[in-house]
Amino acid sequence: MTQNLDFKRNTAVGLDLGWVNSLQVNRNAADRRAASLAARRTVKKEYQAAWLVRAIQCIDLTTLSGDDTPGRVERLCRKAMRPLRSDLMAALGLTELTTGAVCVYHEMIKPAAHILQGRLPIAAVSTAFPAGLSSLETKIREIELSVAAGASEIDIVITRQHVLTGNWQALYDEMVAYRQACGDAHVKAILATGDLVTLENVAKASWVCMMAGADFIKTSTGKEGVNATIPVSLVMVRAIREYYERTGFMVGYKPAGGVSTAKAALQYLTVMKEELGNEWLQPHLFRIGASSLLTDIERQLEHYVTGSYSAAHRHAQP
Ligand SMILES: O=C[C@H](O)COP(=O)(O)O
Repeated sequence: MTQNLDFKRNTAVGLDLGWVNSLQVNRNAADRRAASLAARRTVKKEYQAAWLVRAIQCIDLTTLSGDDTPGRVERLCRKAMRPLRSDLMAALGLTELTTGAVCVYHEMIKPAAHILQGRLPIAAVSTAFPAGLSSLETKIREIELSVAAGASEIDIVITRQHVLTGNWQALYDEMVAYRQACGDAHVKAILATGDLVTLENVAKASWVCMMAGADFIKTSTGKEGVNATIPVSLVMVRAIREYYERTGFMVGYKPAGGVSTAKAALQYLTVMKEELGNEWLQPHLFRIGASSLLTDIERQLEHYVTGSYSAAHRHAQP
C-alpha cells in the first residue's frame, strides 16, 4: 500500500478506556461544517482536472455483488490499470495512471491477481462482510486465506454490537486479532457508520480501531442504509488527526458507499486537505471505495478536455 519508505505503519498502542469514554462530538458543529463545505466550490476550476486525476489514483475500484464473475472482475482490473481513455491521457499530459487498488470478495482474488500481475494491490473484503456475524475463528481464517490468495489489503468489518453495547475491550481485542492475522497486508477497519446510531459512537469506534493497529478506518460496506457522509467523515478524520498528534502514527481514511459523482469526490478530497493536510492526499493514506465513481470522473475529464459530455453509458464500468 505504501511506497513511502519513511512511512511508519500504525501498530497497537493499547486501549486507553479513559480517553475513549471521554470522547464527545458536537453534532451541530459537524453538520454546520459539512454544510459549508457543500455550499462552496471546493476546488478552483483550473485545478479541477488535477484533483480528479488524484481522485482516480485514490479509488479502490470495487465490485461486491452476489453475481460477480471472474469475467466481470477481469474487466474491472483492466479498467483499474487503464482508468482513462488514451486520448484523454494524452490531452492531460499523462503517461501512467492507475486506481489505488481493486476491491473484491475473497473468491475473486485469483481472477484479479491473474490480470493485475502484482501491478496494483488487491483489497479483499473479509470477516463475514458485510454483517460480520460469523465466529471470530472463522473470520480470522478468512483473513488468512485471502492473504494467502494474494490480497495485500484486507477490509474487515467490525462487530457492530461491540460498539452498540459499549464493549470497547471486545472491539479492541477483535481488531488486534485481525491486524495480527493480516501480517504484512494492510488492514482497513470498516465501522459501518450507518449502523452506529451516534457520531459519538463513530468517534469512539474510530479511536479503538486505531489504538488496536488499524492502517485505515473506513466508513461503510456500501450495504448499510446510510453509507459515507461528510459529517461522519469530519468526525473520523479529526480522530485520525488527533491520533497522529498523540502517537505519531498516520492512519488512512476511506469513505465508501454511495460516492458516485466527481463533485462528491472533490468534497472528500477537500475534507482531507483541510483537516489533515496534503500528506494525506495520497493513495497510502486516502482511498475512496466506489463502484461507479470512475464513470463520472471520466465524463468530467472528457468535458474538461473536449468541452462536451458524452453519454454516461460510453464510460460504463464492467
Ligand atoms: O467499499 C466500497 C463500496 O462497497 C462501494 O459502494 P458503491 O457501490 O456504493 O460505490
